[in-house]
Amino acid sequence: MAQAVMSGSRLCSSMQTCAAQKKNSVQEQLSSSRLLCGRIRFFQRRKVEQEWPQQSGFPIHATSLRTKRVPRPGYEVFPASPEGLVEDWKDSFTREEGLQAEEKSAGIWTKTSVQRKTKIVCTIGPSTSTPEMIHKLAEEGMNVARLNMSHGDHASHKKVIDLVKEYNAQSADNVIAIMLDTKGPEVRSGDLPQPIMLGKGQEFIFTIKRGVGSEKCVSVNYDGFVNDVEKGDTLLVDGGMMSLTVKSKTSDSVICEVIDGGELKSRRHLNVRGKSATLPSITDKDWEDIKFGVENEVDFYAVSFVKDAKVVHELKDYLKSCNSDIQVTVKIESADSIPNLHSIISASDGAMVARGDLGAELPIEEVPLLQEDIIRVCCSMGKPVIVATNMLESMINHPTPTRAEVSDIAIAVREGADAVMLSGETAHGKYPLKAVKVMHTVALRTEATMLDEEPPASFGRTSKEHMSEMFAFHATMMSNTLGTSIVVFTRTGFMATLLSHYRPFGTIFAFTNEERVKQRLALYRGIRPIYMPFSNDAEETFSKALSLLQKLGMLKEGEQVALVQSGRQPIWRSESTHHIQVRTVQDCTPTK
Ligand SMILES: Nc1ncnc2c1ncn2[C@@H]1O[C@H](COP(=O)(O)OP(=O)(O)OP(=O)(O)O)[C@@H](O)[C@H]1O
Ligand SMILES: CC(=O)C(=O)O
Repeated sequence: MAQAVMSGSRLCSSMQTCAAQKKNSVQEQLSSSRLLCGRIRFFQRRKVEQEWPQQSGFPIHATSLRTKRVPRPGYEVFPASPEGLVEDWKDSFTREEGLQAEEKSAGIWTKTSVQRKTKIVCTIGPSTSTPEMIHKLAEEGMNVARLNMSHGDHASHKKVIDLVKEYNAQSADNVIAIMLDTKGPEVRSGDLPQPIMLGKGQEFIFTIKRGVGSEKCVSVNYDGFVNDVEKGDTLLVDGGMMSLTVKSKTSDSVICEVIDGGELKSRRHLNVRGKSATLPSITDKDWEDIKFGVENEVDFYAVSFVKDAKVVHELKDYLKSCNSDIQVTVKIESADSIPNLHSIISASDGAMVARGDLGAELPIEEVPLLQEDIIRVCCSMGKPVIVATNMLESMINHPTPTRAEVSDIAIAVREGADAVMLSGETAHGKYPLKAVKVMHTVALRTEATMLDEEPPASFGRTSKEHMSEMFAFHATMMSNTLGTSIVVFTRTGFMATLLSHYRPFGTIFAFTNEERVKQRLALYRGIRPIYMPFSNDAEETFSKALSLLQKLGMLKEGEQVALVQSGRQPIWRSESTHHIQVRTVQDCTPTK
């Protein structure tokens, strides 16, 4: 193998200049007003020229006008809604098939290793909680399985966890992480014998009395409801599907007038516009569910209605006391969370833009602006971020998405989200596999136009304490310049997540000898996690890794790769040496 090795000290000086420039630009960005910042960013995005060849099979070519180094990609994008996908899924489409490149072009998009970077989170529910569907979702592109603890019970969720673990155990080159989403202090209306129609102008009462469910009045599951609302407040049912104005209240009831009517069913979500319920973010039920998560070794919690960093610290202290490594993702969906955004995200291991409740507690027009903000804050802190809710809502009932939904996915990808999420689409929709396929295709297509994007904020801290960041930065620069993938060896996942943060153009193949780390890395943008035991001999391990990638069709002979060996826990290095190498893959047959 041909190789070039750079040592730590040679990289420092260029890094300092770059870091200073970056720091200034980050500070400017963060101090700009949100609206202005969002608009400027939007209009700065470069034009993309598209060519639509006059032939069947939908090959689409994209060329950025500003891209010089990277020639136009020539991969095939499959149509979003092929009939018979469900029947044909085994042979009509695989992730790798969707990435076949034209041999004649050069550059990163011609590599077999080019993979979708943005990850897909799927909520598992009645439509998908069978072994067959978990397998099919995984093969279509699901990276994280989400369990919504607002529904189902521990027995049904345990069944799903076991199915995902079963899939992981039998899959050689794919892994699905498990995310447990807490119910949180949701306010819901009570049971009704049958759905009732609410008409505009009609009076309707919500009461904290238990067991009420009539044409005129229904119970609410939260005793503080009457105290929390005021005359003039707007109540939203099901995230805004219906709305009512509070006219007056008594000691136990809230009397409303219907503004936008509709059908009220049992146990519907209630939000008060602009207000968060004065309830703890983690309820007694949530603590039970969190214990269930520890016992079953899920990978992530998505904590609902987080309002401040205190609750994140409380949960992390609890997890430490259980010796658990589960990551804490905060759901940004509460009006009260917005003033504390930085401290909440800083305390967490990642965030979710939970647009359903966010758009109910705050004016709906704030949601896209907050989405952009939250993604930017997460990226600047190196935390993974998920964009959730309504992404392909129409596909709950229809086999094709609306054009607006396709744009919504593309925007989240362009804004830099690590993952996009499906809720009802996969939990109880009619077309869960098609929905995943659409997400996969749209994300892949969008990523193909992003090869000249500016690197993300907070680049290049140069102090000795941040040696790993410096190496991640330079490895990214090298791999971007040469158009290579990155191969990183990591025990804790730290170096791989750092690399993901710098958003290299090529795939990050993260080799780890820890199954838990492999699962967790499934959420991060651009990372393809692979389990492999490490031997004491670095050369032997490198060889094995490259050989495996070749075997999986992810690397080709003659292709260059950037190899990274750094991070918090040395593997084959002494404290003072870090390595970034560029190797040309010549002969990757394993040495042993
Ligand atoms: N484990 C489950 N068991 C049964 N149904 C589920 C499960 N998970 C999700 N669902 C169904 O899928 C729908 C969409 O899932 P999602 O995770 O978006 O729920 P949600 O945000 O709580 O929405 P809702 O307010 O409708 O409950 C749910 O409303 C529910 O009907
Ligand atoms: C995902 C979720 O909880 C929301 O969008 O509100």
